[in-house]
Amino acid sequence: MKFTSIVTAAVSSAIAVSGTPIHKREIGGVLLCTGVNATGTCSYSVYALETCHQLPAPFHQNTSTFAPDGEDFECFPRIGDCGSICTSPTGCTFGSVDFNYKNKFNLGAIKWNNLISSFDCSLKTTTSTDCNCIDPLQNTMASITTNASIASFGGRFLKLTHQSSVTGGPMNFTLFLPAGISESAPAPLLIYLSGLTCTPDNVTEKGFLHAHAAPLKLALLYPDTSPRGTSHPGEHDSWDFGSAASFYIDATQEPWAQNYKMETYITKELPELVFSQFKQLDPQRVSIAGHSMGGHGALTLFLKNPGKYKSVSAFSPVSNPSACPWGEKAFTGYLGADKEEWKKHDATELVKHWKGYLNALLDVGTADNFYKQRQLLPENFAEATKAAGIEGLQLRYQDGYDHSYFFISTFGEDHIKHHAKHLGLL
Ligand SMILES: N[C@@H](CCC(=O)N[C@@H](CSC=O)C(=O)NCC(=O)O)C(=O)O
Repeated sequence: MKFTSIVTAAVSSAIAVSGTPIHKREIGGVLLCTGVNATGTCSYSVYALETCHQLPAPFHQNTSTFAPDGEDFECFPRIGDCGSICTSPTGCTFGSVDFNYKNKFNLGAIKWNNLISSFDCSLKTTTSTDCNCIDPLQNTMASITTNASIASFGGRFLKLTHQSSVTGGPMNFTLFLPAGISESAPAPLLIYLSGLTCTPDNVTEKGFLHAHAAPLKLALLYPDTSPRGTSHPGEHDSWDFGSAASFYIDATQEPWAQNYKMETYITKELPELVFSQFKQLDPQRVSIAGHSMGGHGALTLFLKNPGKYKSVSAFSPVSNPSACPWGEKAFTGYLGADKEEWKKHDATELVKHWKGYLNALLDVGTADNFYKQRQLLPENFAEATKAAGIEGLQLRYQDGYDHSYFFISTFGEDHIKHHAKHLGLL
């Protein structure tokens, strides 16, 4: 683990408890006691995942009860302090302690009661069928599967899947957690919406946004581009409609209205799930960005939800979908033929009603074939912004750049810094 929190809550809330342990059943909830069977001085806290927690007195090297309080995560007690280097040939943890660990109320049975100096916890890597995560919208049970945990630029990518009650099926997303963040020093979050044909992997592997976010301690959330796992007629036949082409709206036309509810998913369900389970993220400081179709998503969700996001940015955004072939096809399919309905999901229309400063950075490559084919129309968005007398739009045309990740990775640092400024990091 790369970052540290001191278990201050444990000291301040330390209480003498004996007998039956308390059961709050929250992800990250751990009961610590100096005595066996939840006796002596005890403290129950919900700890941020993927963070090293330093044990203070009286628990430092004096913990007989170490009881994770839920089936869906596990913890690793460690001999060393947070930040120390493990030199023991046999390792510095005895392994995973979870809800079902047999010695959790008596670590003396394996002689670890006088050894634990710190610990960290993470979600288990398999789905639990009886997870205790509360679904933020339905108040029903939700589950998260950790498919991979990958170190990069000092932080960590978590590739995750959960069951969405909004889209009615499994949804993948990737979270980048920089090093050095904790519940007491939570990181702001940038949501990045990818373009047509993408999964969260394209930008993760080729965008390098996290290389610039890591030193600023900015967390990144990469959602998927559509629901998966259904087979509506024609859903997988074309690359600009159906799967990986949701356009981040709530469809009103059948069969798409059954599960293509990406606007609600991105603005409500996913962030609420993430903030409820990753306490080292700050729900008060969120911004949004995207590429191409995802640029349309970022611009429209920003404009529809004043105050929800601190800033917006986009690479080669589809800026006036009602007037381009991609948008016409998607809006006809998802929303029907009524063009008045389309205006509610079109950045060039929405910006006319914006009040205040825009905090927007857009980059478009002049060698972008989709720009040349008039799929993007950033000039229409800029014109509407200007006509409405709105300030704060920075639209840059980058000479010779195309639509690809060579372009995104070149100007990614500027976008990260744009958001970092509005999120209070710079
Ligand atoms: N040849 C591309 C065509 C589609 C494409 O360029 N997709 C872009 C997004 S376009 C607008 O939303 C993209 O990001 N593709 C993924 C990638 O890794 O380049 C293709 O089939 O990907």
